[in-house]
Amino acid sequence: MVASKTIYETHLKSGSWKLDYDEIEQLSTGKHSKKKLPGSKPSMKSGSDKEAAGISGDASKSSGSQSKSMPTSNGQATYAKIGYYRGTMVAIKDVTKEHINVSRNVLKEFFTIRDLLHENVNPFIGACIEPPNIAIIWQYCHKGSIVDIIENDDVKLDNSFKLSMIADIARGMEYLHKSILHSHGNLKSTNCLVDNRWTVKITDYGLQSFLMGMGQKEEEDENYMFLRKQWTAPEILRENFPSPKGTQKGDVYSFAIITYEVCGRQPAFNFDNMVPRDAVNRVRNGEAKPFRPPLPDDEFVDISPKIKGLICNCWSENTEVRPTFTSIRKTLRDITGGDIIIIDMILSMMEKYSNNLEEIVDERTQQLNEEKLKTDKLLYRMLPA
Ligand SMILES: Nc1nc2c(ncn2[C@@H]2O[C@H](COP(=O)(O)OP(=O)(O)OP(=O)(O)O)[C@@H](O)[C@H]2O)c(=O)[nH]1
Repeated sequence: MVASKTIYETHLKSGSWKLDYDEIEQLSTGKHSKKKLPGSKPSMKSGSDKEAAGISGDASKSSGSQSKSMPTSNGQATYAKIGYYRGTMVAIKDVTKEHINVSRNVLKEFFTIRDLLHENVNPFIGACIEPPNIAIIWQYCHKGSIVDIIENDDVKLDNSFKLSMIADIARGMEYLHKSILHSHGNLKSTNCLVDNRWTVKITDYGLQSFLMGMGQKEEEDENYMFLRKQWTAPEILRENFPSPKGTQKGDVYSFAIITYEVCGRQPAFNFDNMVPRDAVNRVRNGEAKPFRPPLPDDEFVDISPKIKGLICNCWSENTEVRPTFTSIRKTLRDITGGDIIIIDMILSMMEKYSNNLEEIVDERTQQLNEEKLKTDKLLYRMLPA
């Protein structure tokens, strides 16, 4: 018992999470672009949305303006500063703090999240704590966040694809809820990243003590501050000093908003006719019919009426009605008839596509042979006997 406590203490103080900023080979010298949240308008940030996102097709354009966005390759979306750390591509999240007090709580946080390992949870690589380079380093996900995916018209998203993204988020969240972290506290679509294999990975979890007292980011005007609260549950909005760790029920509410964004392929709230502050206040005020994003039949029934039911339960005003992620996963499995793994789905789509191509090639070859026969016959008739 004493021995294991000593091992724990030694491990805690070993600082294996501490990274040397100079060891990170940055791929861009520019400061990362102003971020884009769903529903934010071009006027809220510099540059056009696509330019900032570095979304496919615009990659070549964006690579010319490093101060606005990261250079991209293969049309991959990037907002964060990126670099290489010991051969791993990493996303560098700058922390606007002048110095870091590495308290026991902060050490425990690093120690805990370094140990989290799950297919749908983005690995934490480490942190840089020497001023002025204070930053959190996460593994880099090449395809950006699910917002980049749903806003990119070039990406065709069928229903199974949407459901598999949602199922990935539920899997990652179930793992986090069952882990020592217990909750995420800042679940939103920009914190659901997509890797090269189209697997969704949850990021930005578990560093509340480290980030405590972080200064306001430069891009945060009032609109931005309220935009960030689109995923926050009403009961948390009502608290004067909500815990940054959030709650499990609050995470489920955030999941409902993300599911809405993915299924409807649109931001949760329409900020063309309402400012973010009003939307957030209406959710917080708890109106007789609680204010939520509209659920028109056409976008959602197409997927499954059960998804609509799931969303309604997950964002229910009554927290008791909100299911756990284990139960959400069960509902999703009932809808899809089992777990869908995106990469398997892509492989089966490719197989179908190549089978279809073979059929087309056979058909065209037959047509070509028939035409050739006709030409031969014609030539034969035209030639002198
Ligand atoms: N392509 C790509 N984008 C990333 C990655 N990590 C973060 N981002 C994006 O970078 C942007 C900035 O991320 P953060 O600085 O964590 O900010 P945020 O998640 O929007 O907000 P907070 O976490 O609340 O500060 C977000 O739009 C993320 O989606 C990554 O690994 N790859």
